[in-house]
Amino acid sequence: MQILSRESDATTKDNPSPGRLIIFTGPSGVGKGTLMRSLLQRHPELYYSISVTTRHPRPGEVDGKDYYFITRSKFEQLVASGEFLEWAEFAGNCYGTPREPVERQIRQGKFVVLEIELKGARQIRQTFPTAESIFILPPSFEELEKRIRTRGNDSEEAIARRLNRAKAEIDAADEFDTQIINDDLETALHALEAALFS
Ligand SMILES: Nc1ncnc2c1ncn2[C@@H]1O[C@H](COP(=O)(O)OP(=O)(O)OP(=O)(O)O)[C@@H](O)[C@H]1O
Ligand SMILES: Nc1nc2c(ncn2[C@@H]2O[C@H](COP(=O)(O)O)[C@@H](O)[C@H]2O)c(=O)[nH]1
Repeated sequence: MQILSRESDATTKDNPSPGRLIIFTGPSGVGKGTLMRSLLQRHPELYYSISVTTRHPRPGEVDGKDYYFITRSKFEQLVASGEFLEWAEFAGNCYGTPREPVERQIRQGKFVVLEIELKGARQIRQTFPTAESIFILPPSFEELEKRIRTRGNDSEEAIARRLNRAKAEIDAADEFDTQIINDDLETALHALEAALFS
């Protein structure tokens, strides 16, 4: 399947502009979701892929908007039936990108964004080498820990697991086409827009 390259043959008379696939990665707590919300407000034409997870909802999270929250056994069924474009286990929970809506949006010429962790990002880059990838870095590891703690939803155990993963994820930042440091939010947002639209 070659539906993701701007140079591909996906362009047809009915679909004059082939889609783009963007992978948006970075350690937990770096501010991916915060940046993504601002980006979507400014660019409503973007299609944000809603992931499936076995994690319990945080206060304020809405099923079908933030994630599709499901049980582990249901998740395993979806894996077995090939419903995910990629999936990974992260800090004790499973996360996956539903295949069908993403492929459909790209076929329709849309600009699709996946906000996913490193293992999933690597799977997507293998499957879709033309996907564009952006890695968000924290200004420092101390600031990353502060942000995870300030968010205030995770247990000490979950925080330790996420920080532990963060080290390996930050070490992989060079694998990505673009790296952006999320220090000042507005500056990072402009850098993100420049990477995507210029
Ligand atoms: N530039 C910034 N400066 C200060 N705080 C920030 C900045 N960006 C995000 N934050 C704060 O950091 C916390 C974590 O942000 P967010 O939940 O968006 O991270 P995330 O990368 O999406 O995390 P996860 O991958 O775990 O979902 C939030 O409390 C958010 O308000
Ligand atoms: N591989 C995938 N990773 C995903 C997906 N959806 C979200 N994520 C990433 O998981 C961690 C933890 O998220 P949290 O909401 O529990 O803090 C974070 O890095 C997300 O970007 C997915 O579909 N696949």
